[in-house]
Amino acid sequence: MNVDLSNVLEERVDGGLTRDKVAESGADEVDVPENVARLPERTDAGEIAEAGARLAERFDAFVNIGIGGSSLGGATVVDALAPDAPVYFVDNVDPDALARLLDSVPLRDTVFSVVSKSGRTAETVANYAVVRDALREAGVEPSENTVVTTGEASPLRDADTRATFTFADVPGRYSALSTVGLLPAAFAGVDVESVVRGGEDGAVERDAGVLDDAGRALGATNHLLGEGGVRASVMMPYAERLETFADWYVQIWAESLGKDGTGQTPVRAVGATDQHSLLQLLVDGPGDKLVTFVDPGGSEDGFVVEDEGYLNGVSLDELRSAELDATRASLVRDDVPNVRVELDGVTPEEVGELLYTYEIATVVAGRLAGVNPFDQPGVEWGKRAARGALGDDSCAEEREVVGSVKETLLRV
Ligand SMILES: O=P(O)(O)OC[C@H]1O[C@](O)(CO)[C@@H](O)[C@@H]1O
Repeated sequence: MNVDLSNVLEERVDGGLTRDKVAESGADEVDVPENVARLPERTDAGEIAEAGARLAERFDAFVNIGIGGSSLGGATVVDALAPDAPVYFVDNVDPDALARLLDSVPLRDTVFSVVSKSGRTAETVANYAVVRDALREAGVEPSENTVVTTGEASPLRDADTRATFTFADVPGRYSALSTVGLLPAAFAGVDVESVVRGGEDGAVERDAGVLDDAGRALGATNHLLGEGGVRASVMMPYAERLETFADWYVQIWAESLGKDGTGQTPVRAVGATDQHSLLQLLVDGPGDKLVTFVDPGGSEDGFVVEDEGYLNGVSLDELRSAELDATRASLVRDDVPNVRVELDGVTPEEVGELLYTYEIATVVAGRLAGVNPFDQPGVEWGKRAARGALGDDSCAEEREVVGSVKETLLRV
């Protein structure tokens, strides 16, 4: 994996950066806590691979029940490396969607993996309860078809399961390169040891300069451009296998950096599709965005177009590359800074390094902005308000506010 920062430089875009500014940004002094920095090293990928293989021997399908960081990392690795595997992610409260999924999987031969660091997240607890009932109705003892990954102090540790794994000691959104993100992929037969190795490849020596460390250089670049007026960060992979990575990026960027009135709005997009929706705004809108393209590199599928015109003899891969290059050029033309992350194919190592690099970039951007990239205090009130609205008197105060806002002042 390489990161091309050329199009954020002042040589390319008005208001761009200089190499010195990035190098002297202080990103090399940012202390990334060991639990995050060394997670790939500390993850026993062999053990996860075995656990996944054992489950795959017994079960025909795998359903991950978890939300946010307890889902997005796993979904990113599976969608990138085994998109056709019978692995599903229940990461919302949507009765219709859950009903359709439970109707579509062979319940008796499906393992349900409940993932929650706290063990108290309403959506996950509720979905798990519904699944337990569905298993019982199908004459299946739920504990036989359930595995749990949860924190040391979580009530889910007491759940009756066929296996309980410990949630890595990192915030959920930084847990992709641990059991949380890798068990679904291991079930799907992904080489999770290579994914973790990719993460290790992303870890550079502590005393490396900013421009020798992709994670730190990206963190510094985003922060400095933010100081220069960039208000939104668009993540636009040019491969559908990487679309879920863009969703993962939205959580880590928003939940880590959206604090104290600061933070860039992360926007997920996919190329070339969103050239036909978002691009107009990117080139002709307020000019307050940074765009990151993830170039998957060549693909094996040698589709070649037969056509009258200029497309004749062009492969789909060539068309995709030409479109990516053209879109980069059109952004430079309008002084929109953009980054290209170049993968050497969508491989386990490259996916591992991509995830790790953006974890480091997030920590560095947060520290340079003076915010804590590891907590998410802003989401707690809403959780209490929902509990209050559902009758929990310990959240009566919040319930009041919900009630006052529910009153309609203007309906059209
Ligand atoms: O793993 P848990 O504790 O169920 O939390 C799920 C998600 O909810 C959040 O706490 C936000 O509400 C995220 O940070 C986390 O990834």
